[in-house]
Amino acid sequence: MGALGQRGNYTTAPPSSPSLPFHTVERLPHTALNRLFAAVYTCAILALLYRHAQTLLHSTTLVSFFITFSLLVSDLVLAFMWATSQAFRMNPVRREQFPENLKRKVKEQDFPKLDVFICTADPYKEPPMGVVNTALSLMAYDYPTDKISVYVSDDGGSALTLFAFMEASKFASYWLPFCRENNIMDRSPSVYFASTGPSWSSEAQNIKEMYENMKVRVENVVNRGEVSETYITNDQEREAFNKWTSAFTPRDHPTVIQVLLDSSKDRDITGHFLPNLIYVSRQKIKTSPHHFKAGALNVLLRVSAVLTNAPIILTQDCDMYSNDPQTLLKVLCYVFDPAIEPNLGFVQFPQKFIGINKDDTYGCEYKHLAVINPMGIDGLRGPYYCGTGTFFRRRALFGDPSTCIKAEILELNPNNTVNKPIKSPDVLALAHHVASCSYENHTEWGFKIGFRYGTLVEDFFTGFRLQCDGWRSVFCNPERAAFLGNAPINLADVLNQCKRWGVGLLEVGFSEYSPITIGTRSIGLMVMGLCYSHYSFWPLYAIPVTIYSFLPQLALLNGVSVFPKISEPWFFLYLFLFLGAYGQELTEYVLDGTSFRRWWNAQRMWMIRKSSSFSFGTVEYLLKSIGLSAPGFNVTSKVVDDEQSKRYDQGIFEFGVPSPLFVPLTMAAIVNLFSLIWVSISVFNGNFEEGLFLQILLAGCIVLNYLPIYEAIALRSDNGKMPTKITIIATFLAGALYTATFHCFQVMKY
Ligand SMILES: O=c1ccn([C@@H]2O[C@H](COP(=O)(O)OP(=O)(O)O[C@H]3O[C@H](CO)[C@@H](O)[C@H](O)[C@H]3O)[C@@H](O)[C@H]2O)c(=O)[nH]1
Ligand SMILES: [Mn+2]
Repeated sequence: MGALGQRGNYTTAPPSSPSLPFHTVERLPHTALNRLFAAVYTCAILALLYRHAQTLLHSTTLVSFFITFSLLVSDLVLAFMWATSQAFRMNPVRREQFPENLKRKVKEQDFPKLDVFICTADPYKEPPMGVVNTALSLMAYDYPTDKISVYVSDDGGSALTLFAFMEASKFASYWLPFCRENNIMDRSPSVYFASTGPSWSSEAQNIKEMYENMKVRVENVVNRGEVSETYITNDQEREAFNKWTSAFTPRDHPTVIQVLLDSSKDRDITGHFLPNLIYVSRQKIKTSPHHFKAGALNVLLRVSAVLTNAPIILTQDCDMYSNDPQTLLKVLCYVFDPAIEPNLGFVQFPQKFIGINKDDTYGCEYKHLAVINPMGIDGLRGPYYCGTGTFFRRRALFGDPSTCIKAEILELNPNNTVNKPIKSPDVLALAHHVASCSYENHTEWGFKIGFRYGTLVEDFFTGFRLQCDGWRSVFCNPERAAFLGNAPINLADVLNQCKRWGVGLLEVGFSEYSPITIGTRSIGLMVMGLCYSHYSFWPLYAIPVTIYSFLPQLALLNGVSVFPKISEPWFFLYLFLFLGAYGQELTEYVLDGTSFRRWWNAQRMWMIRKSSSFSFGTVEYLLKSIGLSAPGFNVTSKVVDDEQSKRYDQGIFEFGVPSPLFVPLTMAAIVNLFSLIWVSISVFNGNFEEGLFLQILLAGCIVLNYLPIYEAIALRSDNGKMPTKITIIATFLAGALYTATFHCFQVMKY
């Protein structure tokens, strides 16, 4: 093993060229501090657990036993989550790439081909113009165009999306040379035309007009819901749209594959070849499972194998456009490094978002999930797969580095060379065949080959399985974001997305490939398995967060103390544990150059997600396990509503829809507020009990976090306020909870 095989505090080049490295890696400076802090904090956690055990043994009543037991369970979950999260902090690294050195050493004709996979699933939640912009930005990479093929998977089976791409294929012949000749950085036309000032050349002005016209046509078609005759310009197009018969529905339809651009024939206006552009909508039959995005990706994996079979694959969500045309060259810095190449499975870029407001109201930046923790795990065997912004070696999806699993037919194998034109009838016939519903029956697809099935987080699971197979990955986080995408801008969307992740992660955590068993064994590295365990059991945070949101406050309302008194030494232990965990996260945010407010919002959303999305996610997972429900992949909307977007920009929380996900939050808000009011009254009357201090502090913190909820219940009249229905249900449930616990607490007043 070469440079990346050893782990040390070094900055090094690939062994091939010590003076002109393709890439470097260095350990982050605060690693030693992390380790020291982890040691101290571990002692504190052990002390806490010891105290719980003591209290449990000496509890005199059933109710006090129950309280201690609940707190013990909560703290055990928190301790587990804390311990596993430390794995990310043991050896974080930062990498840098030098494409200029690569270009000096490797000839352009030796660059590998690239197949880009873009997934879309619903033309109304994912507007076709957005998908088109993503595709154009990737087609316009700084790379030999005849080496790029862009595949669009349309799980929405929509003629509207196909129409948008027919338009895009025409626009591309103007846009690509324009970007190349003017060295444009923003290669998503919508971003470029929105950002630059009025000083455009007449050429730019012309192209802008073309773009606007295309946009009008596509949006007209989408608004009407059909492609009218006037928009169809030739027989070929008509023939394509004829596939949308009256029996054609998104859940039940034949395969549609349209080669919109052929890199061996189609040229742009300057005479350069254009990249391949292929529209694929796989066959769907109502009775046959389609495995959501993983299923879509596997179809693309096969269709692309038949058509182009590039050794490098980029998987991309439809909203994640390219923000840097040099990205692929940065990937090649690893692909062409002999020291890392044999086991390199994928290169992951972080998910970054545009349109997040100043203080990131919904904590959608996911700093730990998207950047800090991937850097942490990169110092072990590489980051987890995030679903988008990922360059795979095709070979990695076919078994471990030493043995390549053979696919059923020769044409699908990663080492097969395609030597027929992509439009030849037998190639297209085979492509249709491998895109059919029944193709995967009795094969290894989704289990040993390709993207893995069995969970709603196919990305996390697939990356994990590849790493178990012995592949390593690399985290690439350049200064200028490689890709940018949309983040949801209303609370219901944020919580629903997170609920889906919750279900999916538990599906991994409790599967036969659970990272806690298989992972730690087959990855060989204990620490790596801990990282994966952390996220697989992430939704279990719902347990402690729910208990801490209700139990101490209900006890407070009954005058019962559950935490140590100020005068006890244990008091300081609690303070240390609390401030330590918060302080460490805050420090990580600050070191990363993030404002205090952003951190505050992130921690608030942490609490909200855990008590709402993860509780619902856990329940849905349980219902699914006993066969009572079948949670699906509910696609996150990428449509921006003007009124909502205005409130979002002002940082106002958006409730609006009566989502059940708001109920636990509203209940917690009510219980905490009442306990705080109740205790304030008694303190005002001169009855301060020091044993209740920590409970008051906790309730105070939660009330402070939930201020937007009170506001949404009582002070707002806009469409984003808390629906009255939710307030009534939550008040009723909170009242019932209080009454039930009141009777229990009466038994144990001491
Ligand atoms: O049946 C489906 C459902 C979804 N998608 C596509 O999957 C992508 C991600 O869907 P989105 O609704 O945006 O989900 P997010 O929760 O935002 O996605 C994150 O989480 C997913 C599940 O872990 C990953 O697949 C994504 O890459 C990751 O960005 C989109 O391009 C969809 O079009 C499909 O192709 N088919
Ligand atoms: Mn998304």
